[in-house]
Amino acid sequence: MTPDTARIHDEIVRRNPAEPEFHQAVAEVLGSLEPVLARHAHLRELRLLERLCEPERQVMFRVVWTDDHGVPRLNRGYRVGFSSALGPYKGGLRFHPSVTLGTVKFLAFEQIFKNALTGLGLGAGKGGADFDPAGRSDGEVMRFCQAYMTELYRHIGPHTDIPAGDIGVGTRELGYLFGQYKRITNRFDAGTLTGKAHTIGGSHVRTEATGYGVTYFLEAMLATRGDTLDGKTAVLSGSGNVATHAAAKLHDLGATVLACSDSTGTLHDPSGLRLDVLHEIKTARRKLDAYPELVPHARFLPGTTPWDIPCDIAVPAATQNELDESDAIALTKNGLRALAEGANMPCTPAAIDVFRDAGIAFAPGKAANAGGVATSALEMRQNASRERWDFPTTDQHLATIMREIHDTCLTTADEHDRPGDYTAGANIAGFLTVADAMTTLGIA
Ligand SMILES: NC(=O)c1ccc[n+]([C@@H]2O[C@H](COP(=O)([O-])OP(=O)(O)OC[C@H]3O[C@@H](n4cnc5c(N)ncnc54)[C@H](O)[C@@H]3O)[C@@H](O)[C@H]2O)c1
Repeated sequence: MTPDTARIHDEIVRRNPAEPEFHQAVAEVLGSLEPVLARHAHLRELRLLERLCEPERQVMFRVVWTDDHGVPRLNRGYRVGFSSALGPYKGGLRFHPSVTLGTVKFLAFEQIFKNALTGLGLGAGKGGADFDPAGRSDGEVMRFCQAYMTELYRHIGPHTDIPAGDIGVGTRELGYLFGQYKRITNRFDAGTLTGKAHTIGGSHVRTEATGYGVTYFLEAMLATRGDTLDGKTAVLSGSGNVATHAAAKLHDLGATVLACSDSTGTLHDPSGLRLDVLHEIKTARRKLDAYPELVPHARFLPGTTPWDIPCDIAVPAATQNELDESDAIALTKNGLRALAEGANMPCTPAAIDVFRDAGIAFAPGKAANAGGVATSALEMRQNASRERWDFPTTDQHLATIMREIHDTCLTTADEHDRPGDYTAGANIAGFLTVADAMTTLGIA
């Protein structure tokens, strides 16, 4: 960072204490904007950076619901609208016990650049709650979602703020959330929430979109090096929405997926994960350690991560800061060629330095996992026009968008003397788009 951007960062740390993930996300962006600020001095005069790093709005609220024994339970809900310069706030909801205001702010901040890169007119937001859906009955999840929406509904709408899913929030939760929204507002405003089930206005491919999109991005990265996914080995972390759909598309494109994980350990199948078995286990809401009961040559390794398994391709798709410097060194030594972040900010800054120094193709989450929000925009488009696109048409749109994001990152990095640096390309391209809109909208 330059002394100027370091001063801005210090001030953000002072004004937002105890939010290390937010500080980390801001530092990464500020660190790559140096070539832009040198060229566009007027952006500093307009205090664009300071304005961009302050959320437009932050809502925190009490969520009270009753468990299956009639006992009242208490959680804290959040929704942060970070930037509406390009369109209504857009970003998912995370239900996980680790969620704090700082988590939501870092995710919403990342979303600014991601959403700008899609070129689909989306502002940025994120939300969630410290609710843990693990081990909760269907009825408990439904009552929690209804209680959460009973407050959230007044802050959202198809032209204001459009939530979607994230960790712990999938089609089931979005159905309960939308049901309550519809009940309270007396309106079937399908475009208020995306990632819905198909029967209530959801788009084909939205469920698969983030994982498929990461894989399309990897395909484009390898193509610039005259390579393909065919015959490659891959490891992923997580075994949720992003990980399982990335695994499926990697498999379709000829790669062998050797491992995935959850918060308790890693599942390693040296002959390639059986995706049908994985699907069966996940559908039954069982843990990954059930897999070796059905595929005896596979092993579940409690308390480990997948990063010491030799592979060509890695896709961290679980959570933030899950892959550190020592993991990056292990992957690099074992022959890694490319890594695309499926999760948001899964690699620590020191890990990213290792990949950069080793010349490994590295795609940041704000570019590589943008397929989810891009397909959400396609869902909004279908909801507004009351059209229904079929699966192949929607998938084709997604593949095109991911290739365009890839090319934008690469071209922008080149133009700013950072050839091959997808992180710099993503941050600079996203920033310039939002800065232009903020300038056009006037000072506010
Ligand atoms: N769902 C989307 O469309 C979308 C879009 C963009 C980015 N993301 C990001 O992708 C990541 C995964 O989201 P998802 O939608 O697949 O969630 P999910 O709830 O479907 O799955 C999360 C997975 O991560 C695992 N996990 C959680 N904490 C872990 C830990 N500490 N160590 C190891 N594994 C852990 C869980 O066991 C689960 O398998 C998140 O960072 C999310 O922000 C999701």
